[in-house]
Amino acid sequence: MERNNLYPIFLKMHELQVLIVGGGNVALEKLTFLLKSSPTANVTMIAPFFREDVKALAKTFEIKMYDMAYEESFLCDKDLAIVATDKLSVNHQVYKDAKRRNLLVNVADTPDLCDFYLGGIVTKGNVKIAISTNGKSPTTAKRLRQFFESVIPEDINQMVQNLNAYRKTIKGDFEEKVSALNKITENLIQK
Ligand SMILES: C[C@@]1(CC(=O)O)C2=NC(=C\c3[nH]c(c(CCC(=O)O)c3CC(=O)O)Cc3[nH]c(c(CC(=O)O)c3CCC(=O)O)/C=C3\N/C(=C\2)[C@@H](CCC(=O)O)[C@]3(C)CC(=O)O)/[C@H]1CCC(=O)O
Ligand SMILES: NC(=O)c1ccc[n+]([C@@H]2O[C@H](COP(=O)([O-])OP(=O)(O)OC[C@H]3O[C@@H](n4cnc5c(N)ncnc54)[C@H](O)[C@@H]3O)[C@@H](O)[C@H]2O)c1
Repeated sequence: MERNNLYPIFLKMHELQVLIVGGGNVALEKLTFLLKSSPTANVTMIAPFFREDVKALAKTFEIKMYDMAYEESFLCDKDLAIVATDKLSVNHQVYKDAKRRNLLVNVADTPDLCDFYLGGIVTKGNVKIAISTNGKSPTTAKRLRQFFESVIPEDINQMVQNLNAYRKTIKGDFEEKVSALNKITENLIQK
């Protein structure tokens, strides 16, 4: 059976700089999901034309916007690039420029030109689950995201906070702490 060998990492988007190239429907989808998960992300957008919905969202989240065609200099201080124009040649150019500068790049809906995929993401307080189908079925990622959003209780965060508080009260060395934390949570998993 094929398996997903991608390695998920949880990025501190407020400490990184992202460039989104394009300001249309696809850029809107990427920006929407990025901000849903990471509302304090540092995002710069560049496009000669921005759709109204993009402008509205960008204004709410204080996104920097440049009304102009892509220029390589915009990659200078960036860590990640998300590319979503309707011009294949521009998408390829940004991909090449970004790779040369060692940025991580995602060309929307183009798995061959992605160092990373944006996934389906569930957030409940401090808990976050990221879902990927290895680029094979974004629709499945979306449905799984909706499923987990509905079945994971909102108060899962209370458990995280309680365990965090309990952890601070446990005396003893590391092994004793691990053992105590495992003991009080063992009933969460049905055997
Ligand atoms: C998760 C999510 C986040 C996001 O948007 O960033 C996401 N796509 C979402 C929805 C969605 N996208 C598309 C549809 C229409 C149905 C369909 O076509 O399948 C739907 C469903 C819908 O809208 O209902 C179109 C589409 N997407 C890609 C291709 C190309 C291809 O697969 O080859 C095509 C065909 C384009 C064409 O026809 O040309 C590719 C990618 N889309 C990914 C992510 C990455 C893989 C993630 C994974 O590993 O599963 C990857 C590889 C690259 C990337 O990061 O962009 C978001 C759900 C968020 C949520 O709801 O929580
Ligand atoms: N809309 C969808 O859901 C969807 C689904 C699958 C595939 N696609 C494909 O994805 C591509 C983008 O679709 P869209 O709906 O977002 O298009 P769109 O027309 O809404 O947006 C295209 C964006 O690219 C920008 N752009 C063009 N040249 C640029 C340049 N030189 N530098 C920076 N930005 C530039 C435009 O200004 C605009 O903001 C299209 O090729 C489309 O066929 C779209």
